[in-house]
Amino acid sequence: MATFLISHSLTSTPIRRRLISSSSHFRAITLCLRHSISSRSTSFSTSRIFSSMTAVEVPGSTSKVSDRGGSDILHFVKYQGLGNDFILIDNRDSLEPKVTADQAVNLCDRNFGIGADGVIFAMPGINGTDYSMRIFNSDGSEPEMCGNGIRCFARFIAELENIQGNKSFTIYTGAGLIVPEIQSDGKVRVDMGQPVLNAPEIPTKVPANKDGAVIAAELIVDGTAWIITCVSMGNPHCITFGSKQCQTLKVDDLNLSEIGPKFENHTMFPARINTEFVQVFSRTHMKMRVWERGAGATLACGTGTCAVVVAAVLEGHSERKCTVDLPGGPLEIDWKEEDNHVYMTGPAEVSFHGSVRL
Ligand SMILES: N[C@H](CCC[C@H](N)C(=O)O)C(=O)O
Repeated sequence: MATFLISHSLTSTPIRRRLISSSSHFRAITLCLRHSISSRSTSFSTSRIFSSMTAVEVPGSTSKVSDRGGSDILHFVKYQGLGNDFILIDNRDSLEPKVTADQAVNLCDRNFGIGADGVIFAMPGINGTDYSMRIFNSDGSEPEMCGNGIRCFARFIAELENIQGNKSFTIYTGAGLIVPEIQSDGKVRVDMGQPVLNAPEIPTKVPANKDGAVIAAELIVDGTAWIITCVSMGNPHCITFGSKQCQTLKVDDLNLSEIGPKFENHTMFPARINTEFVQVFSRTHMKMRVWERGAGATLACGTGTCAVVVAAVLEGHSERKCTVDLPGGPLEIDWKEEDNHVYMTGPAEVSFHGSVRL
């Protein structure tokens, strides 16, 4: 039985945030679709999910959760994929997020809010897809895509639509079409699309050193000459296996909170960057720690793990099919030669259901 979280009253104190990817693309679609949505009598109820819960009075709480889903009460489901955790919102009735970026920052706060690495919105399909997904990082920035998040998204949709067993969905994201498939063991296999290597499209200002890409190039960060490869999975990643002085990283020795922000905010990454630090055990087994753009050190990063295998193959460290150990657990990655798509397989689980007063 899920724990029922009673409303917090979140103040929307102004919080600096940086939009990473212009959401004007979504906004433009919103404008053209808003008319068709308003002219349809769509009614999506989340009460199906929450009907099994009972509202509980918390001593001293000023608000009682309305079981009628009052307008200022936000229902959500907390999911996690290898400990990379998200607040999922049923937004299937609109392409406008029910929560602003600043509210997302408050909701993600682990002391004063629900606590999460991001907020994910399940929205109507675009260009014929089943659904679309938007996400705010815990700092309020909006990335193009989230690998662990899309696995959680798929399980969330299955819950909302009462779907059992194997099922795949077409999802429109800032990284293009992504296809997650729920498998019989409950894990989710995701076609993450093709990696992008062209330096300006990462984006990075590091000079391309191989066929327009940045592969095993040098980048000075905090006085150290790191050897890096840059890969986009729709969102930007910088992968390193070590430095000029030390080619074999021991990732557990890293002071991530010190070095992570220096990569994230490096001038060579105009949209900031997700950074993956990798230790190679064999040609099919690696270990990784990540400092995420807009979220900091997380227990796992799905897009980052896909980027790691691409970089490892390009630098000659690994095969195309690998297991990557993250602090939150392992992900299986397969960068298929035949279609150049990267496939990721891993878990996604419900933590709890809840409601919060915005
Ligand atoms: N912080 C990332 C988005 C979330 C990616 C990560 N959580 C994943 O599972 O892919 C970014 O700003 O690009």
